[in-house]
Amino acid sequence: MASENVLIGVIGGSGLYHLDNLTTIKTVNPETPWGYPSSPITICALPSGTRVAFVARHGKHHNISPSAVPSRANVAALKHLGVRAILAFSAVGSLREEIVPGHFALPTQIIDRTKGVRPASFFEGTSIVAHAAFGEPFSMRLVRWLEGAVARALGEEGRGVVLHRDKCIVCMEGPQFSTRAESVMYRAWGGDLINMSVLPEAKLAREAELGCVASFFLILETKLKFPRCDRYALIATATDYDSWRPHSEVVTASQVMQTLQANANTSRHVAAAILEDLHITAQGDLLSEERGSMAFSIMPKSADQKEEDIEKLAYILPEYFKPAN
Ligand SMILES: CSC[C@H]1O[C@H](OP(=O)(O)O)[C@H](O)[C@@H]1O
Ligand SMILES: Nc1ncnc2[nH]cnc12
Repeated sequence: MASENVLIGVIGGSGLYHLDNLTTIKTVNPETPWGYPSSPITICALPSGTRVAFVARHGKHHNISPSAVPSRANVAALKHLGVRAILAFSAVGSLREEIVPGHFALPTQIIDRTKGVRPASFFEGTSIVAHAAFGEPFSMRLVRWLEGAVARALGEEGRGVVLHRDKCIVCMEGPQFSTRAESVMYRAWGGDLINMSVLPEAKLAREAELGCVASFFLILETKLKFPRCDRYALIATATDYDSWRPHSEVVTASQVMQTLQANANTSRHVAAAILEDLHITAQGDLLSEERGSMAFSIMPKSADQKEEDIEKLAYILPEYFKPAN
């Protein structure tokens, strides 16, 4: 019998508001210490019975703009459900000729162009300070695993969708698109893709450290072997060429919409094709060896840390925060 544990969370972006190619088991809408998620979370079953959790980043009817997405609630709710890895989908602009709208990409780096208006840490506003490592913003072991799995799924689909690797994504504030000058500048900076969503989602996934700590020795050993410790990866689905091409029109929402539906269908196919293996992988080595990333990121316990903050953080990090009662 398939396990009822939900180990993988999927965040759907623009165009990907449901995984209706899977069987819906139930919907939950947990209130977290950071409020409610963007949409009720759908628990879906794969043909084997394996369960995954799905949340629509902008709401089921796309009512939440990128700056207002409750990313802390989304990540916290998934973590609290027992999720160990988050697979996020995003519609992105392409800053490179060879990344043609309709292509998919797995970014490995991020340039932050958000404007500080989004709550970007679970520790914000609390009496507890933590500095998570973010030099490698995605889980590299998960990304490397996905490179094979997603390429196979795209090949099986047979639409000829190309997968690009090792790309750098710029995350801008929005909701308006970039100017031509900004788009050209991002290319000069080394940006390959652009969206409005990967931050703070990736930072929060890192802070939520989807795993538990068995012993100090294990943490130490794990840190030495695998300094990159979250389990979050983004499948970027290109919809447009942004605004850098001198002789082309600038990007508009209607241009994005033209590619969105086909990309969403392919995303659903990819999800259905890889989630079973990802679930199995989440039970084993690939993800469990990355435990403990926040162990040395949180400043030592002190009398100045408020009980209410400890209680709040225990929702996502029960390994480190134990309320007094
Ligand atoms: C609809 S165009 C801009 C919008 O699309 C992307 O959303 P998501 O990342 O959730 O797929 C982009 O980040 C913007 O929010
Ligand atoms: N050109 C673009 N800029 C920012 N976010 C996007 N999402 C899709 N296309 C985009």
